[in-house]
Amino acid sequence: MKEATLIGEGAYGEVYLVKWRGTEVAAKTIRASIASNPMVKNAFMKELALWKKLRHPNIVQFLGVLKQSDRLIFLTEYLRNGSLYDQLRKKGKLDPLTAVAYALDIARGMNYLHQLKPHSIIHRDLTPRNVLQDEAGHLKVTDFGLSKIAQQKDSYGYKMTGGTGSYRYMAPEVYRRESYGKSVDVFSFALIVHEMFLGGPSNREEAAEKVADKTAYEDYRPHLASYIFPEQIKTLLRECWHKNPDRRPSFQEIIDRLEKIHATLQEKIVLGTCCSCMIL
Ligand SMILES: Nc1ncnc2c1ncn2[C@@H]1O[C@H](COP(=O)(O)OP(=O)(O)OP(=O)(O)O)[C@@H](O)[C@H]1O
Repeated sequence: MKEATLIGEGAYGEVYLVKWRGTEVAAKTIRASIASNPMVKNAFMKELALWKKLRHPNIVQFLGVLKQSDRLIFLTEYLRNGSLYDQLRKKGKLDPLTAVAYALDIARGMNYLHQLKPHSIIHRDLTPRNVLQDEAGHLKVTDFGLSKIAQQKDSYGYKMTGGTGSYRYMAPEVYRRESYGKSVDVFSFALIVHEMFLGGPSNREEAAEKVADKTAYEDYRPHLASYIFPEQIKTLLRECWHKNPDRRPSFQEIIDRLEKIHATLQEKIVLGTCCSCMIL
């Protein structure tokens, strides 16, 4: 840890780039104020034990825990290109083909989490900051600190315990503190895809909590301009952020539909007819 370079800071602590056994890895530190609470530390350790078992090309690889007196530090693979949040801030909106390819990466990672046996994992905090990019350009989902094992018998048998997640991406049922299931991640996913086509949140001037309030109580959703969003993407996003969680598609269904959209887009590019996203 001597040669640690600070690369970011989140709600739980700082993130450093370090060399571990000769390899560059990310070291996530959990603040002493959090890690010194035995109950919280225990909860973290349980989450990390869960993460340790996960292996998927679109999930950030967990590498291990370093225990140091009052601190809790864990290592994950290092993703040089940073987060989707950073990328959208730097580059602005993505072209439709890239946005759909990125959406597929996220959906595949999330589908893996949702289909895990014997218990699926609900991310609960899926945001552009928790999606990182590797050197090959693929996206990977990270940060399972807030995840819990879903009680699978009843997908709505899970009561939220606090204000988890980032407000802007929060499903209405989470904000209203109702029982919720896996489809809260599908809701967050739709807002991330919307941002990829737009280059950022449509309502960035408004406080995130206000947006969540309007979403939960006034059925507010971002505008889907036809000159930006292909028709099939508009339909998909409307289903994914549907107010009724039962009407939201699963990530498996999302993948199937995105693959078709991706193939159509590629075809149009080869034929030279892809001058705007209206072609779909
Ligand atoms: N494995 C990693 N490789 C490269 N950069 C990383 C890695 N993990 C995190 N980062 C960088 O560090 C920043 C902080 O990460 P962290 O997960 O602690 O917080 P966050 O996701 O931004 O916010 P929050 O804690 O509220 O979820 C990220 O935004 C990202 O830029």
